[in-house]
Amino acid sequence: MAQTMLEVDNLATGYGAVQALKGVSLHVDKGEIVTLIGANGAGKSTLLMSICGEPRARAGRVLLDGEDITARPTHEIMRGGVAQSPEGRRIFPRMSVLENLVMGAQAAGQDPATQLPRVYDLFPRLKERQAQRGGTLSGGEQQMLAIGRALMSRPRLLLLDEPSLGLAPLISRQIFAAIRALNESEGLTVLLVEQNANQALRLAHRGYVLVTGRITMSGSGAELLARPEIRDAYLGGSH
Ligand SMILES: Nc1ncnc2c1ncn2[C@@H]1O[C@H](COP(=O)(O)OP(=O)(O)OP(=O)(O)O)[C@@H](O)[C@H]1O
Repeated sequence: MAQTMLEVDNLATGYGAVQALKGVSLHVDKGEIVTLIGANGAGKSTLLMSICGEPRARAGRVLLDGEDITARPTHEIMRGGVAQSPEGRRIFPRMSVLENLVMGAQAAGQDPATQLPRVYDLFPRLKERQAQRGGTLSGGEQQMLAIGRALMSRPRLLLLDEPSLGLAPLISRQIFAAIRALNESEGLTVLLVEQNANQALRLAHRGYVLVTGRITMSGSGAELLARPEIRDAYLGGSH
C-alpha cells in the first residue's frame, strides 16, 4: 500500500487581511510526483512556503511521514528532509556555482563531497560552469542551480516552485526530464507547483487544481489533462 509522505490537512494561512489558503487538504505519497496547478495568485507559492513553516498556519496541520511539523521552525523542517527550490530561484548571484551548491548541502548538515557527483551527473552543465558566478548564468542554468542546490541537501521531499517559469520550451523540457529521472532513479518524492499545466500534468502521477486558496479538482495527471474545464482554463483550449 502507498505510504503517505506529506499530508496537508485543512491548511489555512495568509498575510494580514489576505487569506491566501482557505483550508487546503492534499497528500503526496512516497515516490510520487504530485503537481499543483493554478492561476496567478491562487496561493501555490504560499502553500509550498507554508509547508516549510513560513507563513505560519492559521489553522490546519502539515504532517511529514506522520509527524506533525506545523509548528516547527523552517530550519528544522529543512533538516528533517524537505528542500525547496523557490520561485525566482534565489541563488546567490556573487557566489560561484560550486559555492552555491556547497551551501545547499551544509545548510542541511550533508557532506558536499558526497552529494556533488549526483547533482553534476544530473546537470552536467553545472559542472562545466562550476567556477562561474551564479548571477551570470542563463535563466535555464540558474534554474538548474536552484534545483541542484535543493538536491544537495539530499531531501526526502523536494518542493519545486515553477521550475519552467521564463524558460524556453526546450530548456524547460530538459528540466522536467531531469525531475522525472530523479524520481525514477532515486524514488525522490516531488511536489511541483506550475502554471505550465500541460507539462506538469504530463510529468506528474497526480495533480490538484488550486483556485483562490481552495482545491477545486484532483485526479491523475491524465484525468486532469482530459477534462474540458482544465483545457479551457489552463491549456489555452488548444490541446
Ligand atoms: N508577502 C505577501 N504579503 C501580502 N500578500 C501576499 C504576499 N505574498 C502573497 N500574497 C497574496 O497571497 C495570494 C496568493 O499568492 P501566491 O504567491 O501564493 O500565489 P501563486 O499561486 O503562487 O501565484 P503566482 O503564480 O503568481 O506566483 C495572492 O493574492 C497574493 O497577492
